[in-house]
Amino acid sequence: MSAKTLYDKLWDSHLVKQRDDGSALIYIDRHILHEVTSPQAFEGLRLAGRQPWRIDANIATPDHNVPTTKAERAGGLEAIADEVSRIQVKTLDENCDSFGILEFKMNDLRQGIVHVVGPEQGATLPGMTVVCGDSHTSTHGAFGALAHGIGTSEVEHVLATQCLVAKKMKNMLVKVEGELGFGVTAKDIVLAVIGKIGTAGGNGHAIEFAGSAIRDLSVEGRMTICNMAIEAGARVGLVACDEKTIAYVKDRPYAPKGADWDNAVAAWADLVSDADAVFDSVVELDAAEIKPQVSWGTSPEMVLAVDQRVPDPTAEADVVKRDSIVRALKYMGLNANQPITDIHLDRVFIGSCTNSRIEDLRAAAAVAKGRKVSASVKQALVVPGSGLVKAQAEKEGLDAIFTAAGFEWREPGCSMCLAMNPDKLQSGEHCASTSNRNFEGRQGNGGRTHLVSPAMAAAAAIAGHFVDVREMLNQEASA
Ligand SMILES: CC(C)[C@H](C(=O)O)[C@@H](O)C(=O)O
Ligand code: SF4
Repeated sequence: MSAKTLYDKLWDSHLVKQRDDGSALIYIDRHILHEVTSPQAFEGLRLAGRQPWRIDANIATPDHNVPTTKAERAGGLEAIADEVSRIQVKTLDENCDSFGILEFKMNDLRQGIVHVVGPEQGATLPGMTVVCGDSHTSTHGAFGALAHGIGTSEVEHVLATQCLVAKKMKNMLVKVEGELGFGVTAKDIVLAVIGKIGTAGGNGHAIEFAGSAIRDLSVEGRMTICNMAIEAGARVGLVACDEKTIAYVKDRPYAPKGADWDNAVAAWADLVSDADAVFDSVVELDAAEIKPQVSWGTSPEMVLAVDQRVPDPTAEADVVKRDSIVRALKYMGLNANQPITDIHLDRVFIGSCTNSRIEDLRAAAAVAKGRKVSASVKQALVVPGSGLVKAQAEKEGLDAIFTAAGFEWREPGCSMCLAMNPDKLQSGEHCASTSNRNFEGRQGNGGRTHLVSPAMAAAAAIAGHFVDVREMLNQEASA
C-alpha cells in the first residue's frame, strides 16, 4: 500500500462512495451549527418532512449575533436590541428544541464561539470529519480531524443524510522548523505563512502544518494556525494527532470514556502522515526568523513584521499588485513607507475563534498586568471565546487584570470580529484585532482592521500605537 498523508487517511476512512467524475460522498461524524447559516437548512428539512439522520451528531450554539455586554445578556433573548439578531438567535433555539438538537443557549455557561465550544466540549475529536456552516471550521483540524466549512444547503444535506458531497483536495505541507523567539506566537506563524504564500496560496489544498515549531505549540496554538488556513485559501488545515492532542481531549464531556477511550487512543496513533507520504506542494519556514506580525492592508496577506514599514506602491513592479497596494493604503488611511509602529489605534479587540481561548487571554493579561490602556484608545475589549473560558479566566484573576488596566471584560461571542452585533468600529477607526479577517468593512463600515496576536494587541492598547511586544516586556528581542 502506498504511503498516505494524514488528509488521505481521513478522506479514505470516511469515503462512502467515489464517483468517476471526481465527486464523492463522505460520512460526517460531527456537525456544528450556529444561528447564521442554519435557519434555511432547518426550514428545508421541515418542508421536506425530514428528521435529522443522526441527531446526536449535531451540536449548536449561538455566537455571531449575541450581544456581549452583561446588561444586554441579562435581559435574555428579548433584550437583544437588534431585531435581525434577536430573530436569528431565537430561531436557532426553536429549531434545536423542535428537532431535539443539543444546544448551548445564549446564557448557558457552555455557550460560545462554535470553534471554541466544539473542542472544549470534546465534541471535536481526532480522526473525525467535522463540518459547520462556517468557513473557520478549519480550526478543528488542529486535532487531526478533517474539518471544513460548508454552505447552508450542505447544512441541510448533512442534517438529512449525515453525508456530504465533496471532492478530494490536493495535499500541501507547511513545515515550520526551529524555535519561536520570545513573544512570538502561533498567530505570528500563521500570519507569516499567509504573508509568504498569499491568500490564494492554499487554493484547492488541504494544508498540513508540521515541523518542530508546530509540534512545540500547545493544542490551542495549533487551533489558531488551522483557524486561518482558510485565509491562506485552503478550506482544510491539519495538524497530526500526538500526546498533547490526546491530553487535551481526555475527560472532556463528549469525549469517549473507559474502554471506548482506550480503543480511540489506540486508533488515533495512526493520525499522522506516513514518513514517505508525498505532498503536491511543500512550503518551509524557519520559526526563528518569524517576528511579531501586523497586517497593514485589507487582506490577510498584507502583513509585515512590526519593525517594518508600510509598502511603497512605486517600488512594486507588478501593476496589479501596485494597484491593490494603492487601494489598500487609501482605505486604511496609511502612507507609503510609514513605520508600522506609527499606526495609532482607536480600538483594540482581543477575542474571536482565532484567539479567545484561555492561553490567548493569559498572554494578553501578562502584557496588561500593571499597565494602563492609553487615553487615546477609545475602547479595548476582551471577549472570551466561551462561558467556560470566561469562568476559567475569572478564576485566575485575569478579568481583574484587564479591568484594572482599562479593558472591558465581556460575555462570550464573535463580538467585534465581524459587524453582526453591537460591537463595531466607526468609519475610519483603526483597530488592533486578534481576529482573522481584515477585509474592508469587516468590523464595521469604513473600519480599519489590523490583525495581530493577543500579546501584540494588548501592547498596542497600552501604547496607543503598535509596538514590538518584546520591547514592552523588556526582554531581549530574539530576532
Ligand atoms: C457568518 C459566517 C458564515 C462566516 C464564515 O463562514 O466564516 C463568519 O463566521 C466569518 O467569519 O466570516
Ligand atoms: S469569531 Fe469571527 S471568524 Fe470566528 S466564527 Fe465568529 S465571526 Fe467567524
